[in-house]
Amino acid sequence: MSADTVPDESTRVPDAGDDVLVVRSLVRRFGGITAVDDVSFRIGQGETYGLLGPNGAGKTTTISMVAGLIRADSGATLVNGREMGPDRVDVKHHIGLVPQNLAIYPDLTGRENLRYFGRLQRLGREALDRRVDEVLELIGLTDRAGDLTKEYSGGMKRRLNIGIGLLHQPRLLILDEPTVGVDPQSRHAILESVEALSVEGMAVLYTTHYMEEAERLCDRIGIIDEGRIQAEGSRDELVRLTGGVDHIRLNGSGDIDVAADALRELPEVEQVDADRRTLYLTVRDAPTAVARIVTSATRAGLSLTDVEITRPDLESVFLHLTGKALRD
Ligand SMILES: Nc1ncnc2c1ncn2[C@@H]1O[C@H](COP(=O)(O)OP(=O)(O)OP(=O)(O)O)[C@@H](O)[C@H]1O
Repeated sequence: MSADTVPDESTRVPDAGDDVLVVRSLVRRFGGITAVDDVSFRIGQGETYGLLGPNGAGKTTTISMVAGLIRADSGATLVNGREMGPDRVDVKHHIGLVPQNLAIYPDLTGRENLRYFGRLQRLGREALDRRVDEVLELIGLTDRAGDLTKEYSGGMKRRLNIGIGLLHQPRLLILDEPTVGVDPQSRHAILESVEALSVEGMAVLYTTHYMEEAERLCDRIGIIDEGRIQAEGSRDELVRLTGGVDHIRLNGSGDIDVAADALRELPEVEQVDADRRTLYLTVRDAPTAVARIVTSATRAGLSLTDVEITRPDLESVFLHLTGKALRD
């Protein structure tokens, strides 16, 4: 372990707790625009935290402060209990930042790129060889490590970029929209690499405007819009903010009105609307309720042709909180 990776207890902020990252009331203005407006959150060891919001919401500005690239107008960032700032080289050592822009050399192989950046991190020769192998495994590029990176696909280059951020074994890895502009297959490979990190015990801060990625990767999600965290929680906690009701649509033939009356008797059914061949149900916990609903409708003489369940997602949460769609 090199000298600057030894935790220096004397510089720990006393009430920092055990979290790898504590962000307290960060504010950053650019001229008349408040890009980040009182943003606070915490990330524990092994936890993946997502900042989910549309373009211009303040995600990049937030992580630029967290990573010590720019100064906050007010508020504080603690990494491993120590205060981050642009001149805190010792604190920066504990984070790995994967920016949106690629920083790799096209005429070097994947392995050579990692070795080059590892030497910049002052990893000793043996430690470097070992870590480069580990990182190649983590990002799924072991088989292509000897190929020039100019021959890599866009997704492979992104994964190598993630690998560079991992070389010095940071406690916190920050990824800024790592899947923007890559094809679906590469996206899948990038998401798998990120999933592997929390297994390694790393804390991850992940920004995205794709709700599917936040749902899949993140233990907790902060929904950010116009510089403010509008709500925070696990996917399920956030979805409950919308009222937590699901919808079931039943199509079939028979006496729709009789079936509708029978379904209104079920405790899990909150509302039933009917038209000629379709019943629209508002229910609690549709996956559990659906079997009883189908049985009840069939007993009431409905011959079903189609059953569809719709559950609220983070897109509906964003709409509920801001009155806007998440996507442009
Ligand atoms: N250097 C800057 N100078 C002036 N305004 C800025 C600067 N950086 C960001 N902003 C503004 O601050 C707001 C937040 O931008 P930010 O880049 O943090 O959002 P974002 O959520 O990361 O979106 P994107 O994905 O588009 O980068 C935007 O209104 C943006 O125009």
